[in-house]
Amino acid sequence: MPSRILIADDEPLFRTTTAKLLEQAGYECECVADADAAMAKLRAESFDLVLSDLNMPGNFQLELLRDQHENRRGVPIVVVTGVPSLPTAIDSIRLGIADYLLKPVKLDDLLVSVRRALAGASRDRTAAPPQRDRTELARLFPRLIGASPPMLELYEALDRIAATNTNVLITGESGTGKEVVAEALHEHSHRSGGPFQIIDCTAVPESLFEAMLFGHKKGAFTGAVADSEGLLKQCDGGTAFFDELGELPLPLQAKLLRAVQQQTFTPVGSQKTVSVDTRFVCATNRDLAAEVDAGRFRQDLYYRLGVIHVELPPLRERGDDVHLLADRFLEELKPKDSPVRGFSEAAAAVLKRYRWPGNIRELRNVIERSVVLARGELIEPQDFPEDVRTAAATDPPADASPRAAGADGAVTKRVPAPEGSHDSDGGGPAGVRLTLSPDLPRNEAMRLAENQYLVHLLREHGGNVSAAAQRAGLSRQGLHKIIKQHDIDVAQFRR
Ligand SMILES: Nc1ncnc2c1ncn2[C@@H]1O[C@H](COP(=O)(O)OP(=O)(O)OP(=O)(O)O)[C@@H](O)[C@H]1O
Repeated sequence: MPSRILIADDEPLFRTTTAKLLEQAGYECECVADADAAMAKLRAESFDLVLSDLNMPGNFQLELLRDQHENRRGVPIVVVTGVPSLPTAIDSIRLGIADYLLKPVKLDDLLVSVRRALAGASRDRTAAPPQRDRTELARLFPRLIGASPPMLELYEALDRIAATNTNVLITGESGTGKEVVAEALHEHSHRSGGPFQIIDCTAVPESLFEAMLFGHKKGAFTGAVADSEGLLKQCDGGTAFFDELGELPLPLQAKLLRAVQQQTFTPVGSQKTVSVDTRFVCATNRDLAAEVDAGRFRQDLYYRLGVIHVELPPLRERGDDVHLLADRFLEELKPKDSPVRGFSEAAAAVLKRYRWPGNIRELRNVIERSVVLARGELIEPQDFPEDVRTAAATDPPADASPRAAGADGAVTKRVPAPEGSHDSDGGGPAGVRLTLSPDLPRNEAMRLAENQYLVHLLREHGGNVSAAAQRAGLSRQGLHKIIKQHDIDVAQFRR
């Protein structure tokens, strides 16, 4: 029996040509033009796979994907989109998306993706593997330390992404481990036998970037004394990791776009096109969506490189991971003859309480220094830098962070505006004033305060999340996450 594929897309030409190609490959296809028709078909008939557009009538809030996830587990969805407004990798796992493809889709890519999704689904049906436990998940990525809920979700996402060829954008605050995660992804993928090439977009002067990336012919410019194949060719069969992608100047973005789209490029001074087979993994601390809005980053390149978006959690949202990491760094950094064997209880409490603005890199530096200063077998608080001790004593504890409340994916309910709260100046976020009863549990009071803050922030910016995020000093994705935790409907603030 041929596998049955439901194609849901509002572009008639895409529907007919894709159905024809898949039928030639031996599949049976049905086509519909919107999400409602797709849901009706899925209720009435049986399908093995759904190939779905993202932006089509009835699916602007991913309704088809949510319905599919809630009611018909087991039928994989491959998303094909021309204008991505993609969920993050972790959201997509929650929604059961097997793969993303960007239009125009190459036939080979489509067939590989469809076959893989069908094979994965039939494996799931026949073997019904038990849910992986924490240890099993953590064991998949031995170089990544962490067992907190956001990290376990990350491992699960990386495991699935590694099986695809899709480009990946990794974001997160400085020092959260973007480079380490990119390398772990490479090592876990079928490309692990090939090279992992780091290309730091800030390290190469603009004038040399093209030649460094694409190579050059001898004599192409002053100083080109021999042919060079360039960094991209050196990633053939492997992964190209572009670090600090947000810093890449616009003219270079245009050149990179062609290489990403076509996997071909022309070395400087050459007439010949060179092909390369590489996966592009990029990292940035910047909010690239906001950079696109500001005209500093090309939208087409953003879509191509950010097909899957992985956002790394800051250390302060990773619970006890701080202790796992501290123990590992201590082992790694202490001299062989050092008597130090651990942290005192007071020191462990400081590590947990401090909010780590520089994330894992800062933690590593602090441990490195404290090993040198420690006088006994245990590291004590006085071995930490003074600013760490002071901040840990005065900041709210990291675990009470409002952002941490939903970090394990727990569903949070809408928090109503607190009774008796008032906003005396009626102004923006800076003027939010609340009266919260001290009878409230502290966590609840903090959530209510945050809820009010978000309402004022979004009202002031007319529901524009990018502008609101900028004002709040957060990334757009970060603010979206918090808004989602509070179940706030942004549309109500749009003017
Ligand atoms: N999960 C992890 N397990 C162990 N070590 C980690 C982990 N994540 C990060 N590190 C360590 O933390 C430091 C910072 O990591 P990395 O350079 O990957 O961060 P980054 O997010 O790329 O930083 P930046 O944005 O500044 O480039 C490195 O020393 C790295 O080895």
